[in-house]
Amino acid sequence: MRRFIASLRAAFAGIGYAIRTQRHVRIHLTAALLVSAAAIWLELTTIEWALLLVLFALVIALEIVNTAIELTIDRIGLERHPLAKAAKDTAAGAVLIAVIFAIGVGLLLLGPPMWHQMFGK
Ligand SMILES: Nc1ncnc2c1ncn2[C@@H]1O[C@H](COP(=O)(O)OP(=O)(O)OP(=O)(O)O)[C@@H](O)[C@H]1O
Repeated sequence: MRRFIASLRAAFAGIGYAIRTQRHVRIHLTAALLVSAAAIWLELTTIEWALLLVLFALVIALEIVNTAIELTIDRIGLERHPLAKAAKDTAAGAVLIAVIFAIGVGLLLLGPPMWHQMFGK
């Protein structure tokens, strides 16, 4: 049990580190809060909320893994290397894919009810 609590504390420390040091993590968190406010306003269904929550988790978790990869590369060495570049770029690409699909799903879920609220059609 003590080991579990220590692991949990370390994981929360990692989340805190990523939030403090990574602007992109803070941007994703802000976006998740804004989308949640819109979802409350538009009275999304339980299943729609579940989809949004899965996408918030996916994007933020991937951004934190991207941070871990950047830190690992920099720990190995700060000199320029094509493999270091490829590792950082592919990790960033993974985040980008999640963000693009999250925006797509967000538009599908929030777009029609927002249109209805604003234009009544
Ligand atoms: N050691 C390196 N060798 C070669 N290219 C690198 C190296 N480190 C970074 N790069 C290139 O510079 C880009 C920026 O790297 P950096 O470590 O600053 O991350 P970042 O894109 O600023 O990430 P974030 O803004 O999320 O912190 C990388 O995507 C990569 O293309």
